[in-house]
Amino acid sequence: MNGLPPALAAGLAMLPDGTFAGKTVMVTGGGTGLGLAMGREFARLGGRIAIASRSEEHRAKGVAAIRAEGGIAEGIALDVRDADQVALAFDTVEERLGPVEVLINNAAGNFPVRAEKLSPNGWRAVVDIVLTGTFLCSKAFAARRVARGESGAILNILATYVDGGAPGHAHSAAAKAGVRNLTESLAIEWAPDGIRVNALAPGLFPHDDHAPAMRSRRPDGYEAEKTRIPAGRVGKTQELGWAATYLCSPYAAFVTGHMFVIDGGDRLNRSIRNPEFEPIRDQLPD
Ligand SMILES: CCCCCCC/C=C/C(=O)SCCNC(=O)CCNC(=O)[C@H](O)C(C)(C)COP(=O)(O)OP(=O)(O)OC[C@H]1O[C@@H](n2cnc3c(N)ncnc32)[C@H](O)[C@@H]1OP(=O)(O)O
Ligand SMILES: NC(=O)C1=CN([C@@H]2O[C@H](COP(=O)(O)OP(=O)(O)OC[C@H]3O[C@@H](n4cnc5c(N)ncnc54)[C@H](OP(=O)(O)O)[C@@H]3O)[C@@H](O)[C@H]2O)C=CC1
Repeated sequence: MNGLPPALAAGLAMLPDGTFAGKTVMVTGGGTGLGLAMGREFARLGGRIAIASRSEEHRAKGVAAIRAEGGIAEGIALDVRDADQVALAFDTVEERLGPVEVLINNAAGNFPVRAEKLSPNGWRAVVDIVLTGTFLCSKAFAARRVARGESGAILNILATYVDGGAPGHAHSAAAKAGVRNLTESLAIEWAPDGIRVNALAPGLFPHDDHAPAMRSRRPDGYEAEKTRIPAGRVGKTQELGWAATYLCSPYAAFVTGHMFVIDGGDRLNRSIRNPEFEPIRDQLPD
């Protein structure tokens, strides 16, 4: 598992070409990092990608990356915390690319902070982006799919710390755990409408777009992770694209309410063999 199989490393598709041909896929926060990696894979399989986020710069970067690979992409201004903006974004995507058939709730906010120092507004910012934003986008999506009498797929991007928590990231962990639960409620509620709702929980996937606050504080970057993670490495962003496209494809037609973990076995490595406990106050600056 230290390297990719040669066929995959060469860029060969897991799903048949054209799996998403004619389908519109909205990726919130799709201009950077993991959202962009997923959008690129959907585009490679024929999907029309709507990159919905706040920053014009991020959207333009993502659209350019997908178009450079021959894909179809449009940037749509959106703050997922605002229900009016969400409604407008879905209408605009529909005008430009057609009705959204796949929704990837990927947008997130996070920063490391000791919980006793986290301001109410800092808590609200993260919980509103992650939990409320996911709900608002999912609701707008499902209302439109149900009104059309058509099926669809939602994929919520979590983090493996939905189980066990995350010291220094209490806001994000609580919000992501809420999204996991929401995934299950909505999966049951919308299954009769043909709308599948699944979740993808990544482990550690470093990338160049990460905000400085989210980067490793260790001088050797992610080198130490290679011995901590059972698979001996961190994730490659393309791997999330493969998982996301499968979960939203017709090949997963009977899969709903599921959390798919992609972490090289990291979450299973919590045992009496763990390193000595180090309080978060000793890991983060004052
Ligand atoms: C290699 C991987 C590393 C490990 C990964 C672990 C799993 C990763 C999970 C992720 O979610 S990664 C995604 C991270 N990406 C982002 O966070 C991008 C988007 N983030 C933002 O836009 C901001 O960071 C934001 C704060 C979340 C939201 O921005 P907004 O403009 O709405 O809010 P602000 O007005 O700037 O701030 C609101 C509030 O929050 C306080 N705050 C902001 N940053 C910090 C900080 N670093 N430390 C403490 N507090 C912070 C800010 O001061 C405001 O509070 P008040 O001052 O008004 O009380
Ligand atoms: N990288 C990793 O190791 C891990 C990541 N994850 C999850 O993966 C997903 C992607 O993270 P990653 O790519 O690493 O981080 P990034 O910071 O690169 O991506 C976050 C994206 O969210 C968008 N965003 C933030 N706030 C809003 C908002 N209010 N409305 C609309 N868009 C918003 C940002 O765009 P803009 O600024 O343009 O609004 C940005 O493109 C997140 O859900 C994250 O929690 C989970 C576990 C590990």
